[in-house]
Amino acid sequence: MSAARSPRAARSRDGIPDATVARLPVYLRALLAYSERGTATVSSEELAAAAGVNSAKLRKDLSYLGSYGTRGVGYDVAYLVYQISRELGLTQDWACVIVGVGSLGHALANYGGFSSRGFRIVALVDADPARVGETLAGVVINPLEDLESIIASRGVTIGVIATPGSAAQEVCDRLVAAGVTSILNFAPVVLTVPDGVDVRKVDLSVELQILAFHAQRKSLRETEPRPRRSRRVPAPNADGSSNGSTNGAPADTGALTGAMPG
Ligand SMILES: NC(=O)c1ccc[n+]([C@@H]2O[C@H](COP(=O)([O-])OP(=O)(O)OC[C@H]3O[C@@H](n4cnc5c(N)ncnc54)[C@H](O)[C@@H]3O)[C@@H](O)[C@H]2O)c1
Repeated sequence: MSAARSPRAARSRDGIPDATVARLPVYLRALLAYSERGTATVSSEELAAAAGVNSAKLRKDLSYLGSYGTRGVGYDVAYLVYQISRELGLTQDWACVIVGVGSLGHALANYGGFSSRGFRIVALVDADPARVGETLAGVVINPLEDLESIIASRGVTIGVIATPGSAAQEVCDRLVAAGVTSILNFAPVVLTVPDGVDVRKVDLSVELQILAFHAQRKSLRETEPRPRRSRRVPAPNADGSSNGSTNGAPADTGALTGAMPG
């Protein structure tokens, strides 16, 4: 791997920075759109624009996969799809269980887009006897007591938690004890897991709050008075004297333009 990488950047287990790993699915989605349109090659600038990053970052990210494109031609779309899919582990099938099949669990179970990306919902589990036996997208909801045997018999590798927050840690502990080492958590709690278990948390309300922050900033920017040219030193009058005016604009209008959150 490249020696030029920052030692402080968080790394995945195979040495690719986590930030790069997080962008790979975005590149993949853009590439699949090119592929569907029948585009055979794409330049780094085009792909970067489609993915919403700058092209230098894209080239750097793809260099971690050993993909450098061809000068003057760009990247081979099909091959890059394969490379990214392989890096993300999408060239194999991942068996997933959804625990908690209420409103959210139903939506996830009925969503057809996971299987085309290599994620097969092989089991659904719920604690409510009234839900047990219902079939969603060809998969029957099983009782919670069957969780461990289902994980073993169906080769489950990813657990999706869509229970209320109060039940999530206990469900997580059972998933981990049964051998699941990758967990996607929708419940609004922070889960405690042993080393070697990966947890990704999805929280739409956090995303909405970030949008609210930016929306508020935009509206404040629109309503605040336009900054006047405060920093320009007034030209001296013809007689060499100064008129002393700086238009009275504040020197620093940065109070509302500080750094964005991570
Ligand atoms: N992350 C997000 O963006 C997001 C969005 C919506 C909801 N949520 C969260 O997802 C979770 C589910 O939301 P919902 O609207 O589907 O709730 P819901 O009440 O409709 O469904 C919860 C389901 O979990 C089952 N359940 C309860 N305890 C269980 C246990 N110990 N084991 C197995 N199943 C159990 C219930 O029987 C029910 O079917 C909640 O924690 C909610 O806060 C997260």
